[in-house]
Amino acid sequence: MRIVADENMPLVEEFFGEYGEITRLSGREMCADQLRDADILLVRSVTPVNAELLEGSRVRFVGTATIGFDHIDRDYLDQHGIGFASAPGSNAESVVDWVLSSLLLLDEQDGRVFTERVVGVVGAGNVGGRLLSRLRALGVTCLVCDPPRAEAEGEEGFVELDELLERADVVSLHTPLVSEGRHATFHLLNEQRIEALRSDQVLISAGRGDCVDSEALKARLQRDPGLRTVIDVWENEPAIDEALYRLATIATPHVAGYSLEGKMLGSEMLYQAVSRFYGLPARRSLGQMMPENWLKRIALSGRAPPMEALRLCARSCYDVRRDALLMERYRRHYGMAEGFDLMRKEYPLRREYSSLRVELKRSAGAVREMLEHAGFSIRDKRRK
Ligand SMILES: NC(=O)c1ccc[n+]([C@@H]2O[C@H](COP(=O)([O-])OP(=O)(O)OC[C@H]3O[C@@H](n4cnc5c(N)ncnc54)[C@H](O)[C@@H]3O)[C@@H](O)[C@H]2O)c1
Ligand SMILES: O=C(O)[C@H](O)[C@H](O)COP(=O)(O)O
Repeated sequence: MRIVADENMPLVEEFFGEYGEITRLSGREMCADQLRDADILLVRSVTPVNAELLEGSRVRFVGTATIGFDHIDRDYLDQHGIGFASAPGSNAESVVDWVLSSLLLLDEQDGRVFTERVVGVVGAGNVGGRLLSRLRALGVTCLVCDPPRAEAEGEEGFVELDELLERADVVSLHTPLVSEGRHATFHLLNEQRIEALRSDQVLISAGRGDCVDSEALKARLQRDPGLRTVIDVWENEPAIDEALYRLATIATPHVAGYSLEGKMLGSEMLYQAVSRFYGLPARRSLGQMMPENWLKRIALSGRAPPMEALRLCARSCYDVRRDALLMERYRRHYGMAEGFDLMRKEYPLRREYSSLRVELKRSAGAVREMLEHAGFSIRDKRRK
């Protein structure tokens, strides 16, 4: 079999090597001519997979190693009997780490503690749901807006979007991009909703760029820089609006989900899907390939103040500041569009909170609880 895969997907050779011959291509530049004799196509979010790309090819299976699949024309695949898989949940924990790191950075900027803010989560699926679990375990008051879930599960525990936007101190967007239908999310945050936000609120955007009307957001921030924004996903990536980029409080180039764990798991999920589709054995597993975090452990005394300990562990493992500073460096050297993509291609190693072992005595009640709830792996401190 001939397998064509995005050059930015890890472990393709390790997983798929025994299934066939692998060709690596730039995801943004992939075109129909390069797919003529391909059987399997493995992409990430930057490749629109549609009639234009697939017409005339013999591709029988398409996989995207991402959670979002708004770049895939599912109807076309169904109509042509082409198998499909995405990687649901693969990098969800990574996005949650990114949100927590952003909240901790905002705390530093304004001398508050995020656990005292009301956080509104819009879209409570794999990402939003895990964010809610960690925040609630940390004692944060949360509001949830997810109309499809509210319809299926009953209204209790859910609020309307406009109520959430009014009551939350922090609004965190985690919806998929859906262009049509009753629950469409294209410009879910439209001009009217953006105008209605209070200057003391924080808007976090980590779903898809098109869920927010960026022209309206830019106009609002130009008029009122008080409103703070944490933006990972943008309209028109990679050629994003530089003025909006400059107005954002924290800006990263669509890397919230870029932990090593998240990217590798995406590849493994596609490997398993291909194995099921073709009835081939899946002999490899991620466990064999996932390296240990080079920061093996942090040992803390039970006297560590819980919030200080959380800041220390979070910064040691992943600090969103690194990515915001790096993005600015890439922009200055290469310009926005090229810098945006190059940083994603060369993205430095990042591990999830769960990969960091924190050693604490069993009796270290409050600090132990806080770190565990934030997502770190807690181990009992050994006696000397
Ligand atoms: N920034 C990143 O790096 C990154 C990483 C992973 C995923 N994402 C994006 O985040 C999206 C969500 O990921 P997920 O894993 O939670 O997906 P998911 O499918 O598990 O959950 C999405 C949730 O959004 C809800 N939803 C749908 N329409 C809605 C609406 N109009 N209003 C409110 N809620 C609505 C759904 O009911 C569902 O519960 C993905 O589709 C992807 O586009 C971004
Ligand atoms: O949907 C997803 O999983 C994320 O947005 C993912 O991190 C996108 O990464 P990309 O495919 O653009 O490399």
